[in-house]
Amino acid sequence: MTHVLDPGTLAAGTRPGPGPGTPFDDVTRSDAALRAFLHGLSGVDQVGAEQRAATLGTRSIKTTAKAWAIDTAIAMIDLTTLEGADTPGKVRSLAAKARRPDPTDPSCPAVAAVCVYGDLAGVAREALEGTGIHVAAVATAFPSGRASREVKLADVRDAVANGADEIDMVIDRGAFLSGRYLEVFEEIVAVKEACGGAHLKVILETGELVTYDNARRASWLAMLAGADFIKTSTGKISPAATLPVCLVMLEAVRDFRAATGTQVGVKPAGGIRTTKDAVKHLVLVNETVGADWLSPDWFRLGASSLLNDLLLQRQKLRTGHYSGPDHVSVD
Ligand SMILES: O=C[C@H](O)COP(=O)(O)O
Repeated sequence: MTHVLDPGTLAAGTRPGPGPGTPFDDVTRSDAALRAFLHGLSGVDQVGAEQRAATLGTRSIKTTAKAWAIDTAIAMIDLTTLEGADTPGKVRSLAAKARRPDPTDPSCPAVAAVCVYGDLAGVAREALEGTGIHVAAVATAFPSGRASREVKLADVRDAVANGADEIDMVIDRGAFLSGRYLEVFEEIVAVKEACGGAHLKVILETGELVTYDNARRASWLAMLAGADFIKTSTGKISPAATLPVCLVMLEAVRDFRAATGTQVGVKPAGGIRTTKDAVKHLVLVNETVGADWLSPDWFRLGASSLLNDLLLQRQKLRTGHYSGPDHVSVD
């Protein structure tokens, strides 16, 4: 088993949260204070962010670094299926692929997690028992987030009871865009509590937040409320994960750690399909927040079809030629 993620490091309570007595205790006491804080964050230089992301995206890396990057990217994948037509059989076969992405090569790392709807978390849990691979479940009326608080919390509890050890929740974008920040904050706090020992990823759905300033504000809001990870997108809305938005979120986790001492992970998700996309994200992480985030504990790639391209490129590096599409299983 070459899985690089130590499940122990994700145990509940191992990361201190902002909590009472921190510099940000006061800003979440009232809607007005929270609004003043979020709107007081420095604005994102849109042109600068896009240029920097584009420049980093064209960096070439050496062959040895490429081999490392491919294995690192594989180990960071949340291997995802989020279709209405998902079945226990499909989840079992995804779990088999998660455990041994390349059955011909035992040195190939396993992925970080399998990500499914909550009703299939039990199937994934059973198929992954003893592997160290996490079970992530989307919840809170994914992908729209349109349901009562009660229904959303029941969704979370159900997924955790089914065996999810990571919950990917969506924020209420309607409330956020209407400026009802405290409502969004309180919902995340309630979901975090419903998670119990499960880790919480908060999906901002940046494609619906429209501006980079909003992406920065939503990142801070989620972190203040106790997010273990902030995640770009559901994968159901375009644009999903883009390099500039990932840059903005990486800057937010960097600044949050500097201010509070708490490290939060980042998960771009949606539309990441090629090895090139994955490597660009790793370069971005390295250049923005550094090696502290270059691990599956702190950076994930949410993707349904990226793994096959990584496996094809990995095979090419090892053997000097592509093995053809039948080397990898059809998703
Ligand atoms: O969270 C992960 C996304 O739903 C996957 O999106 P994708 O199918 O574009 O890779």
